[in-house]
Order: sequence, then C-alpha cells, then structure tokens
Amino acid sequence: MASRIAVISRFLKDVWTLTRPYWSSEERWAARGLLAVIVALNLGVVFITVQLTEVNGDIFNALQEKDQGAFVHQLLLFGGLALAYIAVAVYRLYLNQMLQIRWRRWLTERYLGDWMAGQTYYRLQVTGNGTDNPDQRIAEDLRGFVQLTLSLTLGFLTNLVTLISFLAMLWSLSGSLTVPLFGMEVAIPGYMVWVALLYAVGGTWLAHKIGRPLARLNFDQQRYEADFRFALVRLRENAESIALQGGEAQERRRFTERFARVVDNWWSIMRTQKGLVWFTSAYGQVAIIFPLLVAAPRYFSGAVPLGALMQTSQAFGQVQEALSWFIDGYVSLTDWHATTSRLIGFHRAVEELRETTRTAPQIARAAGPDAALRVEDLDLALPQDPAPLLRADLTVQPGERVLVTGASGSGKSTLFRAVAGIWPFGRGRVGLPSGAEAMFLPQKPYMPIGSLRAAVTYPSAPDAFAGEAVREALEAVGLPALADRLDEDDHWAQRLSGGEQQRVAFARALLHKPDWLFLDEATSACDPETEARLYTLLAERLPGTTVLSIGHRTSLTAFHDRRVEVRRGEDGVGVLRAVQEAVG
Ligand SMILES: Nc1ncnc2c1ncn2[C@@H]1O[C@H](COP(=O)(O)OP(=O)(O)OP(=O)(O)O)[C@@H](O)[C@H]1O
Repeated sequence: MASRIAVISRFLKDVWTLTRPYWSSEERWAARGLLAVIVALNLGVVFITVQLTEVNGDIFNALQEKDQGAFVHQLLLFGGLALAYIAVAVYRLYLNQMLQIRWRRWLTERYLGDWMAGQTYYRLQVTGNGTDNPDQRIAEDLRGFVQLTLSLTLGFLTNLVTLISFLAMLWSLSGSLTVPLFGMEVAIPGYMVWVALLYAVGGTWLAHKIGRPLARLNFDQQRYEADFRFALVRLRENAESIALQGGEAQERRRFTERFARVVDNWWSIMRTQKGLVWFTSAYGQVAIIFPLLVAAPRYFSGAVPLGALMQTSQAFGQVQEALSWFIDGYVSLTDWHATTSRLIGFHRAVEELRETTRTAPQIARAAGPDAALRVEDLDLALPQDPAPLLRADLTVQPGERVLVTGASGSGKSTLFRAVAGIWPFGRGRVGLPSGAEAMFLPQKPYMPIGSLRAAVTYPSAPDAFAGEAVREALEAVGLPALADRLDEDDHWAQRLSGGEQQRVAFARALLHKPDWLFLDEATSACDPETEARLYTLLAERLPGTTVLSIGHRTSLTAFHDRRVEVRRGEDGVGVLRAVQEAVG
C-alpha cells in the first residue's frame, strides 16, 4: 500500500513537472483566463441541463393537466434554454481546443528547443540512453498529454458537479419508500438515489469485468500497427539495398509475421467488444425503462404527477452517466499515465545529459593563442567506455592541407566529430581559432527534402546565394545538367547517386568559402578523375582555406602538404603520428 502511494505521488509530481511551466510562463494570464472561461462554460452546461430537466418535467405536468397556456410557456422556456445550451456547448469545445493548441504549441516549442540545443538530438542518439523515438514524444505524446490532462480534469469537475446536482434532484423527487421488513414498515428516504447508485455502480462494474481486457488489447493494437508500419517504412528507406540483395522473401516474411500479430490481436478485440456490446446495449435499453418502473408505483398511487416521473427518469440517467465516467475513467487514466511517463522519461534523459555535459570530464574546447587548429593531449573515448580509442596531438597551421589516414574503425571520423565539437567523450583539448568558419563534409552528405537549391545552399537558406552563383558552383563540380533544375522539389538523397551527392556537398563548400574545411572520405564515391578535379577546384577556388581530409586512397596524398596516420601503439590504442614522406 505504502509503495503504491509512493508510486502515485511520484506520478503526480511528474505531472506537475510537466504541467507547471506553461501555467507559470509568459502566456500564463491568457492560459489561466481561458481555463477559467472553460470551467465556467462547463459548469454552465451542467446548470442548463438541470434547468432543462426541470422544464421537461413541467411540460409533462402541463400535458397531464391539459393546461395549454402553461404548456406553451414551458415550451418557450425550453427553447430559450436549448439555445443557451447550444451556444455554451459550441464555445466550450471551441475554447477548449484553443487552449489545447496554445498549450501544445508552447510545449512543442520548448521540447524542440531542448532537443535541438547543444546537439542534444545527436548526443541522445550516440549515447543511446533510453529515449526511443523522440519524434513520437514530441509529435504524439505532447498532443496526448495536453488533450488528456484537460479532458480528465475538466471531466472530473463537470461529472462531479453533475452527479451532485442530479443526486440532489433525485433525492427531492423520490420521496421515501416504505418496505415491510420483519413485520415492520421501514421507510427508505430518497430511495431513487440508492437505486440509481446501485444500478450505475453494478452496471459499470459488470461492463468493466467484461471489457477489462480491452485496455490492454487496444494498447497492443497500437504497438502492432506501429511495428508493421515501421517495417514497411524500412523497406521504403532501404529499397535499393534490399532489391540488390534480393531480400524480398525475408522482408515479406517479416511483414507477414508483423501483420499476423495485428490480425490476431484484432480478433481478440472483436470478441471482447462483442460481449461488451451485448451487455451495454441491454443495459442502455433497460436504463430507459428501469427508473420508470421503479418510480411508477408512486405515480399510480397519485403521490407524484407525470412530470415528476419523467424528471426522475432523466435525473436517473444523468446520475448513471456521471458515475460511469468515474468508473470508466481508468482507461483514459492508463493512457494518460503512459503518455506522461514517456514524456517524463524524455525530459529526464535531456536533463541528465545536460548534467553530465556540465559535470563529467570531457574534451575541452579552447582556442589557442594563434590561428592554428590545436589538438592537445587528446584521448578520444566511446560514450559507454572511458578507455581511450585514439590518442592525438596535432597542430594544423592556417592554409595547410593535411591528410589523415588509418585503418577502418581506428577513430578517424570520431576525431573529426571531436574537432567539430559534437563528440565530448574523452579528455584533452581541441581548439579552432575563434570566429573561424568551419565546414564539415561527411561521407554521406545530408540532403534536405525540398528544392535542389535548398540542398546546394544547405545549411544556409535557399536564397542566401545568388541563383547564378549556385548554378555556377554546380557546373564547376561537374553537374551542369542539374544547374537548370534548381527549383525542382524531390527526395534528392534518393534521386542523386552517391558521387553526385558528394559533388553537391563540394558545391556547398565552394559557395560558403569556409576558413576550415574538414572532409571525411568526402570523395569516396567518386571516380579518381572526379576526385582529382574536386580537390583541384578547392585549391583554385579556396586557396586560403585550410583543408583536413580523411581518406583511404593513396592518390589523395598528391593534394595535401602532409599526412598523419593513426597507428596502433604498444598498448593497443591508436595514436595519430606524422608520416615522413614526400607528398604534394
Ligand atoms: N556511438 C557509438 N557508440 C559506440 N561505438 C561507437 C560509436 N560511434 C563509433 N563507435 C566505434 O568507434 C570506432 C571508431 O569509429 P570511427 O567511425 O571513428 O572509425 P573510422 O576510423 O572513421 O573508420 P572508417 O575508416 O571505417 O570510416 C568504431 O569501432 C566504431 O564502431
């Protein structure tokens, strides 16, 4: 019990951690004002429903009495109330949705900010610390959290007020019932209240018993559908590799397996729902007659008029509905709990990452006294393993062209990541001169989806360079045919060949004219002539740019002033050493 309380209080704390920031943000007054209006409208709906029920009773009384004047009067009253109800119901939903989107927009901005700041998105991925699918957290869970938090809290308030109002109405309508018990006459005051409570609690309990597996089954269904969809997306993303290797049979088997789970689970949902609908339909039908049946004796005895009978029946229905909300609410609560837990997991992972970034030993970034790149006493490590992967000491003077070589997996790309400042794992110092413009060209350049112009000018905006300059850069790297397609939208990563994508990246470098250019096997997909042409272009067009390349081909040495190589030291750790050879 104590541990259960601890779990609940921890969960509520988590909810508070997620909820508080918006309600105390710069938007707080607008948000609180909007919430106050929505609460008032919700209470307004309950109030008007109570009034409507009473007018409804009076209409039947007028009918019974054949009092046409009173009948018309009550009808007009009913019409006025119904109009008010419609207006309140419309704005209750409209303002609720307005608050949802404002809150969600604020939270999304904040989560996106946290995710992008300090390359958190990258570090979370390389450290792999338990936050799967951050995209789902930001796109779906934030929406779910906002929607469920509002619907649960407002639902709680509205149903509580409805329950109290209609219980009071039922109490005043039902009078007391006298039942013979052990030869005595026992009076049960407000007996309809007890009957309604029994009926609602009993019925909902039975529905809960029959439909209980549904919560789990629905949860599983979402997961199986997502797994199936993900397998299809993987095929689309890796279409070429799979087609080349003839992996269709394997993939097809995977699809069939995953889809079979979707179908199996669906059958279980169907069976459970069938049982539930048998019950709920019967329960719903009986609910129309049941209160009439129970209250009828007092009507026939003349104790209450027809209107009171009808009003009793309506109030009974409202009580039953409100109570069912409380008992059924567990499904939404489970959903809310899962969503909140996923969001809080993401929030914690980001906080922890920030904390370790602040406190854990890591590679220091410090610009040296001059304009050189300095890598000093660097011990590169992996995120999960503090043992050194590569030791490096390197100074590169401005204007130099240096080639880095070494065995596959020896840590060359990781060294570049450290120089770029996105790899903090390890010790030592790395410093690029402050204010220097650096550009990194990886082996597989990123191609944003959109126009070719946007792909060539990336990471600057598409209009950052004159159209003529962009066209000229594409022609220079040997892609004249693309120069006329700058405004064509496409999935360029799939449309262009590997070598063409690498040439687009070179065109980027020509446009941006960085002071420092880092090339990580940036010409590996090009033929030797194209590679030579690209490096010659760099020398001609960017004579002042310092170049540091990673590459395996010996032909690359001709385009560099010197070469450094990663070699395995006596202790098995890679060490970066200068290679004495005539190059250039
Ligand atoms: N996020 C990571 N978590 C664990 N290990 C990693 C991670 N990133 C890289 N590694 C490992 O670090 C080692 C060095 O990788 P790196 O990419 O720097 O090698 P490389 O010298 O550039 O290789 P190649 O020449 O094949 O490109 C590899 O063994 C790789 O598996």
